[in-house]
Amino acid sequence: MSDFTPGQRWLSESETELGLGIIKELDYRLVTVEYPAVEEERTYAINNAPLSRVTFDVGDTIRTGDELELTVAEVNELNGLKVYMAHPAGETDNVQPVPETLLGHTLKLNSALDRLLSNQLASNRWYELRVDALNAHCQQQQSRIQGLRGPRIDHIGHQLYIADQVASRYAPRVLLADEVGLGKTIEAGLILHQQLLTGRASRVLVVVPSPLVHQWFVEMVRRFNLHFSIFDAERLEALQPETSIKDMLAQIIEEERLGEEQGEAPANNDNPFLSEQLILCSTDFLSECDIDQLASADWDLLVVDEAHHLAWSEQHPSDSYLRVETIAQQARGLLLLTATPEQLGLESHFARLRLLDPDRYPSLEAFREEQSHYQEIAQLAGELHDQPDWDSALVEKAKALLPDMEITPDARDSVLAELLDRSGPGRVMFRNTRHNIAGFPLRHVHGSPLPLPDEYRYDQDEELEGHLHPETLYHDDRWCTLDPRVTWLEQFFKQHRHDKVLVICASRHTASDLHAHCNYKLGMNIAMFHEDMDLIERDRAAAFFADDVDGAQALICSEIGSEGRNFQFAHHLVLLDLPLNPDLLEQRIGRLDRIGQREDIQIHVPYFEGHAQEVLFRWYHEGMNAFEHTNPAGHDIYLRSRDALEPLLSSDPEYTAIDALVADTRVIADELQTLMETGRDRLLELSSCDTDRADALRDELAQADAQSPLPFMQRVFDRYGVDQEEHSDTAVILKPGPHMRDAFPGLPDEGITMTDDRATALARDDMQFMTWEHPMVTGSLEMILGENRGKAAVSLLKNPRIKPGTLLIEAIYTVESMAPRYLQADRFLPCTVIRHLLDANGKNISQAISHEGLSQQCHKMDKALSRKIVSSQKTLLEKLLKANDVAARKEADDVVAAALIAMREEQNHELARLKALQAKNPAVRDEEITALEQQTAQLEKLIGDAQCQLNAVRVIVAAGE
Ligand SMILES: Nc1ncnc2c1ncn2[C@@H]1O[C@H](COP(=O)(O)OP(=O)(O)OP(=O)(O)O)[C@@H](O)[C@H]1O
Repeated sequence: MSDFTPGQRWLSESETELGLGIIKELDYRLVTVEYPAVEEERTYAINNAPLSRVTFDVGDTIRTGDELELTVAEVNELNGLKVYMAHPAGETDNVQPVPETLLGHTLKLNSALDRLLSNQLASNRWYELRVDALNAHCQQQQSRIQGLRGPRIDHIGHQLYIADQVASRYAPRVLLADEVGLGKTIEAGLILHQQLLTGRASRVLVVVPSPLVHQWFVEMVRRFNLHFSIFDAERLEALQPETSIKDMLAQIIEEERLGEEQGEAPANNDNPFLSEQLILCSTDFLSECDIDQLASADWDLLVVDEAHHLAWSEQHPSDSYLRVETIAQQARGLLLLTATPEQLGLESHFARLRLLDPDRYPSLEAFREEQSHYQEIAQLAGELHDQPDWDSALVEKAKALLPDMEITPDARDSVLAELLDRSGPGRVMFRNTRHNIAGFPLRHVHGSPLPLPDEYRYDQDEELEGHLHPETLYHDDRWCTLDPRVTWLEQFFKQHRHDKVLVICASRHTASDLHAHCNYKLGMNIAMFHEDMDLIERDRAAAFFADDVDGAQALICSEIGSEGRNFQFAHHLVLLDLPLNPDLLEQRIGRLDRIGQREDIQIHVPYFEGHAQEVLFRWYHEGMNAFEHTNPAGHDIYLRSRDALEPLLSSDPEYTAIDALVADTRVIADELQTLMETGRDRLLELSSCDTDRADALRDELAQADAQSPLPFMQRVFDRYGVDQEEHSDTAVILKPGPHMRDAFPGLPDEGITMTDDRATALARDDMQFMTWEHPMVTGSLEMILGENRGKAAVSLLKNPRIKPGTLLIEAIYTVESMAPRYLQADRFLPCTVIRHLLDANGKNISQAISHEGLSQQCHKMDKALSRKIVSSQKTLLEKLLKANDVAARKEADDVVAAALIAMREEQNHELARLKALQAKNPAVRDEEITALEQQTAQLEKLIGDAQCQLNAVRVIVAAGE
């Protein structure tokens, strides 16, 4: 197809919602089309652009950019562009030229009627496939659980709740802070999946620590069908255009010219980060790349995993924090993931919250102050949540904090949500703990006291590091032969020959010496994992450990192995030393204590008697019970007992002093535990999961699972020539068939095995999980709806009770708004189907006969006869359908009115929140409020202008038996 000319009007066959496009640019290979209605552009390969030329004939009605409706009287052509001579209806003298470039950008797509009246008829089956596809498409858009059904995951309540709360938000900005191993990656994946599927986001940047890049990549493909491109220095280098000196000079001259003309530098169209929509990179890459270039790549969502590394203080914000901040300020949405938000202290925690919602968190001082009131707020929120009726004292208390709200138990959910948002950690942070989620395995700790070798008796002045990890003072691996922990480990491996064992120690030297010792001196089969290994080596080591046939019995890793990785197939954990930071201890245990762990977890700690290691062991175990239970107050306990703890770590500790430390720590732990239960944690618990809502979501999803797309897809496969072969009761093998003309979405040449059963999909990674959200299914829907086939048909009705010759018309309309994607108007007005079934008098009898019931009785009609019927009834059909347009539009108006109400409610709610925050916090700028008001006005206009179009039409003629 090479007959494009700039200025011509074309329509995207697969994305008709973009409106009427205008050819903007052409080269020998590509054509760029601008869609002014939605402020978007698309570039297609010329030879297979999915575009249809839009032209009008004499007698057609056209609409100009300034909303004039004119009737075409004559069509001329000038340099490949149409010029319509047209006049207002009834004013034939008032003819004016309308070049096609001046046509309006939204197009009334009445082509179903055109196709019917011009006898471009499809078979009954194509029509039914189209209508079913349309219904499925609209049901998807209207579903409350859209985006949650497709992922290959178990339905776990707290994850679904968070995804449901966050995913439907406009440009979500949240901290996912569930305790270690409760599924933050899965929650982030669910949110991304939902945002991408609904078109709320299309450009996503994910930043994770280097060791987790591969795991994230695999998890996103396997569970969510999201294919990220991994960016590293090498890839970036390969993307840089090769520039000759001549080109560079030409570029400099051009830049100077433009700079002089416009007083500013030209836009950078060569940003390599714009080459992909979904990019995954490591934090190492982030620290060395051109951060301004990365930040300017128009991200809809930025995701940062293990965000506790982003250290910040007023005087010394870390480089990694500043780099993330640069991107986060330009990206529309932001997801920060950390299990230990306060690992680097309250200041850094505050700084991350401020990145998420600067209005809500204006200053560290205010944040500290707010924290000190959490207990009162928690008590109030608890009463509002727990008490069925609210007495006047309770209402008064709530009113004082929410003066602009009506406080009644009927509005319990919104009152609580507002309270948590404005005065608690609110909707910015979600944190679920094992405390509020059932079904986690027990954890048992086994301490093994060992004698301290004389070689490790260092003098008092040695650095703390030397006391905690005495082996690190050796420059080689000689320590392995004298350290009783090594002998202990050797015995342990022998006793647990058939178990997988994860060994964690602080230093990479300890890990690699120990690995060499076990493998080469003792002849064992052990894998190793530390930060000096490259990514591929690390992934290989993790896979070698995971392999339960020929794999390693144990994996020895340095601290880096304790972050993010999934080792829940093992249930023995050996801690060769203990970290000083309770959050790190929890991270270590979290490798095994994760969703999917089926056994009780056995934690083994060999330590030296009468040594810093014993102090730490007892402090953790007896002081705060941190091995057997997650201790959410760990960091605060550390801060409060640090002064008593640290002196004992650097000298030969007295047992009486250790006993006193343990007893004091226990008092602090109990006190903090109570405070948390009644304070912040209670608030977080209330905002992080509502079990009723979570249960309802699980039920809805279970019902959705029962509505398999397979029967529909089997008809699609038949129509498009895809071969199907039964694999088993729950799976099918699909291959391109010999008669397939074009590529089928998501079907590789070698074929694919798909199951529509969730349990099978979870157990069988080699199969694809077919749901209504799978790319093959959504691609098929797009393909069917993008085609003209099936828009108009004639069929024979076989029903003895209906008089032969009776004529019916089934008219399927859709109501949709054409709005730029960033406004996300479909949150309020999803695509909606209106079905009318007309008799020959134009009476709508759709309530009496459903589409499905009718379809069962409708049969193929011979093509020649179909054409004859249309030709002979053309006037009647046109009259009935045009008259019915009014009735359909009236129904559409009701749909639009409901959408407007929902939109106003949501936007006003957001406005009220912003204004209430502004009253407390002058950092909320007036411009933000104005921007929101403008957005509301835009939505009001675009939803109000939603179009009701005839999308498919079937003429039905009764034939008796
Ligand atoms: N809904 C689910 N269905 C199936 N597997 C799940 C589900 N949720 C979590 N998992 C599995 O549980 C493990 C922990 O999940 P995930 O990695 O998302 O946790 P996390 O909170 O990010 O952990 P960490 O704090 O260590 O980073 C992973 O192996 C994940 O695949």
